[in-house]
Amino acid sequence: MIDISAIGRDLRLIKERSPLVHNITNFVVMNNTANALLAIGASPVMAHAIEEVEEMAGIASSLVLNIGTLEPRWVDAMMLAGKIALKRNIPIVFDPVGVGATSYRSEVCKQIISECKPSIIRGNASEIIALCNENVKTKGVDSTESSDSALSWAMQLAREVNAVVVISGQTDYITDGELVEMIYNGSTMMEKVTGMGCTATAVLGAFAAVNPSMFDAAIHGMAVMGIAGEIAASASKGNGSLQVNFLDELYAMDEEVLCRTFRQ
Ligand SMILES: Nc1ncnc2c1ncn2[C@@H]1O[C@H](COP(=O)(O)OP(=O)(O)O)[C@@H](O)[C@H]1O
Ligand SMILES: Cc1ncsc1CCOP(=O)(O)O
Ligand SMILES: [Mg+2]
Repeated sequence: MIDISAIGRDLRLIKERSPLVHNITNFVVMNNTANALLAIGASPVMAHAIEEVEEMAGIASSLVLNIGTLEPRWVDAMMLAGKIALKRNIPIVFDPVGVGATSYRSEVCKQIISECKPSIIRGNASEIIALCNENVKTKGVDSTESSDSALSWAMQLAREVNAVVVISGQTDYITDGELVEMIYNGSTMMEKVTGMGCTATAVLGAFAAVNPSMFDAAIHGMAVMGIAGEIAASASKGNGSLQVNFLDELYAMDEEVLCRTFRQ
């Protein structure tokens, strides 16, 4: 049973503390994810230069690593930032965008997971399955599988790498390898806005910065994503307005909205 008041408490903590979330993320989503973090009260910074990532990770409250538009210097920067985050014991949230589409993505994911030891890994079903199966090829950044079909892989991955694993999709699954929680809120229209998954990963960065339980942080972040997306979609004609309405719903999110909309 998910505790709505605990989600509300995390939201209040994010607003009170405004944690600095250091993102090394892709060109496609930088603006969306920074705005989503601002909307819930966190303080985003996008910084990927090798020359500054260690210093930035040294003052951040959490680190988000996203390989969406990866290239070697960025990967080096992720490794440097990741090592500082590990040393400081701040959470690392990892988004394996498009893993399985190319061997380069798959190799980099292996390296990030083994050396940076992310606390939370969030991907769509195809990405989570590809992380567990080197021979599985994915189409690109969009999932071709249902989130249900990835659950057993996610549980295995969570146990193997000692991380909370989140599969997003029609139902979101959050697992630490033993426990599983589901979020049913959301809208199919969310699939049509690029960067919604990356936004979920960034939002998890904010929740992980204020909640010491990575499992609870991941549940709370995905609940807020689903609820904001569901309300926004009901007032949107298509993906253009959804993108804007979604930010407004994140901004307006509080315990009263959560109670009214959350589906157990
Ligand atoms: N069919 C769907 N129904 C409801 N919510 C969805 C659906 N597909 C995606 N979402 C929501 O959209 C967000 C992004 O998930 P997803 O599309 O799986 O990520 P990605 O963009 O990485 O493929 C998540 O919050 C997820 O819950
Ligand atoms: C389209 C695209 N290409 C490289 S990264 C990216 C954004 C993917 O974002 P998301 O997985 O959140 O839809
Ligand atoms: Mg994605």
